Amino acid sequence: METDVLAELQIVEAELEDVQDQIKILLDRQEKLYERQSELSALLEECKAFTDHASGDTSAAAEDWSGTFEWDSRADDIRFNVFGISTYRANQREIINACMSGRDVLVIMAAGGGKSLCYQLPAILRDGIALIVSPLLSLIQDQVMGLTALGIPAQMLTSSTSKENERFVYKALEKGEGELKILYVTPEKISKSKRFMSKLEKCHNAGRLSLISIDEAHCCSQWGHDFRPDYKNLGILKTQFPNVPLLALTATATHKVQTDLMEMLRIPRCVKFVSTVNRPNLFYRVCEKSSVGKVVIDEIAEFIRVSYPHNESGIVYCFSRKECEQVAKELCQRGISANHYHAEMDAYAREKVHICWSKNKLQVIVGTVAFGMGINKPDVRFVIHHSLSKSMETYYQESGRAGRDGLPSECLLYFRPGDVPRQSSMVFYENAGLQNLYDMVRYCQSKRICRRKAFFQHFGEPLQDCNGMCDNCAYGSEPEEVDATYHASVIVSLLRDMQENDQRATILQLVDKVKVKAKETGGSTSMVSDLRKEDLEQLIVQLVLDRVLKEEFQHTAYATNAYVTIGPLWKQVLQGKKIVKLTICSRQSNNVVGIKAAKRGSSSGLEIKLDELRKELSSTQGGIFPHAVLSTQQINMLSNAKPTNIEQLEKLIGKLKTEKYGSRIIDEIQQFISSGQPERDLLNGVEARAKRVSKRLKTKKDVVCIESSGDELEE
Ligand SMILES: Nc1ncnc2c1ncn2[C@@H]1O[C@H](COP(=O)(O)OP(=O)(O)OP(=O)(O)O)[C@@H](O)[C@H]1O
Ligand SMILES: [Mg+2]
Repeated sequence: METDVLAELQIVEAELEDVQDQIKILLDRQEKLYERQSELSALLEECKAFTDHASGDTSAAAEDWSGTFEWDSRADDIRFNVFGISTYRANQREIINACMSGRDVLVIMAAGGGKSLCYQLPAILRDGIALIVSPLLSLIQDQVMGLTALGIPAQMLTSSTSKENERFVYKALEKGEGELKILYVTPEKISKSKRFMSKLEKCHNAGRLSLISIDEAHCCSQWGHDFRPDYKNLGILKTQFPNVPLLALTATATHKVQTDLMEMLRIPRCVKFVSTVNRPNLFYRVCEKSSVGKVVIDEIAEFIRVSYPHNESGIVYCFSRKECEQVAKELCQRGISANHYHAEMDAYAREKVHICWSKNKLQVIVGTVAFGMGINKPDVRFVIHHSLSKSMETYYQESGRAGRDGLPSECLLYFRPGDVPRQSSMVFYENAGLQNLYDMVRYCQSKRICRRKAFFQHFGEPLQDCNGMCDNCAYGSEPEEVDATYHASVIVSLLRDMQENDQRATILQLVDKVKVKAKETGGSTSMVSDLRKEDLEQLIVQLVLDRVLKEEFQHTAYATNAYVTIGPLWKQVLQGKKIVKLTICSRQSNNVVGIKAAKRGSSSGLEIKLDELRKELSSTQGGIFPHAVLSTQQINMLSNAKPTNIEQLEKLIGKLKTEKYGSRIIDEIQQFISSGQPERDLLNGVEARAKRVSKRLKTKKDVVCIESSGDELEE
């Protein structure tokens, strides 16, 4: 009798334990579903806001900002003859019109979309002085230098401003003396300098404050990715100067950040212009990062050498200061002109590297996240991530520094699952840090889903066509999928045993243990040895994303270590309730040049000549950057049109640049034509491209290159 009772009790207890486990799994699932529910609701709201805007429901479209305005012809004249810009980009004209009409405006426009023109042009058109708040000294210096080169009276008030210039600015503000149209300041000036604010008030009282612009406005919001405390106080500007139009501009702002900005800057009735986050000219690619020695450096060096042989600018982002120095050194040893940039260098050394790169005297900057917001170089052709970023937002920002001039550019990310714990041990204490990182990891691990789709989903925007501008859309081959359920169960049992013995393992240690177990148990577990080390790493990370495993962190005096342990869904794997599939891709695809980017082909002889000319002219024009003399787009245009007289040239690049550099440009083009190079150039171009393509087709049989070969030969 007693034994029967005992037996039943054991059964009941076992069943109860099972029920408890199931409840735990269900509660955990419920929590995740609640989280996802609120995420999706927020996303839906953002999508609605976006669609409303696109269908003309917001104030921006309800009032027609694209109609005709009295300043149209003056605006067109300045746009073309001063800025050398032949047509407006999306929303620019409308934003300018709203601002000229005296309205407050919120502008969300992708990096490189052309936000500066939206406040610089009205600043010139309106009477008086425009105040521009910008967060970084380097950004301000860059802009003032560029405007001065265009003959626009611009000044700045920062810690580096000389006493003489400061006096000039104060006189201009207070008494309207001297010529000043655009004044740049850092936010500290507004929050800390009473003297400045009182002069600004005098300027306003005399009716000379034409507009206020807050650039990089996301810095106002704690929800943005780069909050700056001094931006918090900028609300005072609208309070003090309620009738002066205020523009707030940023490249990225979720719905939450937008609402926050409108509140903080006190512009509740502003006209809002939200442009797409899509950067159609960027080709996104994730490359498998080898764990072997310096293979990744060899690959990066080879990529730069083959794809960008004419010193085209690029950035390589690294995880740490040490890695950044190491990678720069290794690239130099492989013949690439590169230098490092990180926060621990002194300001002078950093500026020197930045300027050298901006003047095209250095091809590649190898930087940490510290190489950030101040980058204004329009012709960055590639951004390579040596390891993954901590979130999708950070990656969008960093990769977005490529192709600001709108020309095809490439964004490569070298991903190795073994890099995940380096990031997770840094971000786990941040609000939603791990969740953001895991979204980034999902992006990296995905071998099927369009890379752009991930950005649209993240920023709550309706999907748009990728046009084959990411690896997953372009190469389109079905990646191999293997059933890794057995491997997953080996990993889970290993970890459970370790947990019972109070042991821990990092991802890399766990991979080794799985391999050892495979050897020890010989035939019965031989299946675990059929996955490469990299595949096992990938599997472990995938199990973390699927919550079969989880990361745990332990602090030491020097670092925080990340370990993997069993997660809420571990039993499902052991009980055979979860099928684990692993997508495997071959490392060979790493060397493929982005299809559309390859279409760009190499620079023509005339382009190279004009590039040299802009470098020479920039060095004799008070140190402005080459792209301020002629943009890469203008060089392409000139090389196609080959104008041979000043009138033709003026129609292409406007009055101001023609007056300044016209005769030298025409000389260069005429010399080029009379040297008989154009024909040679054409032949060489076609031949070289044909060779490149056939070489690629020969070496990479597994890669679809049909589209690129045809198009390249046609060019
Ligand atoms: N309508 C246009 N046509 C051609 N080029 C343009 C046009 N508008 C701006 N540009 C050029 O695009 C580049 C990027 O412009 P800008 O610096 O204003 O970008 P941004 O939107 O402020 O980007 P970021 O968020 O990175 O600061 C500049 O080289 C600028 O001259
Ligand atoms: Mg900008």
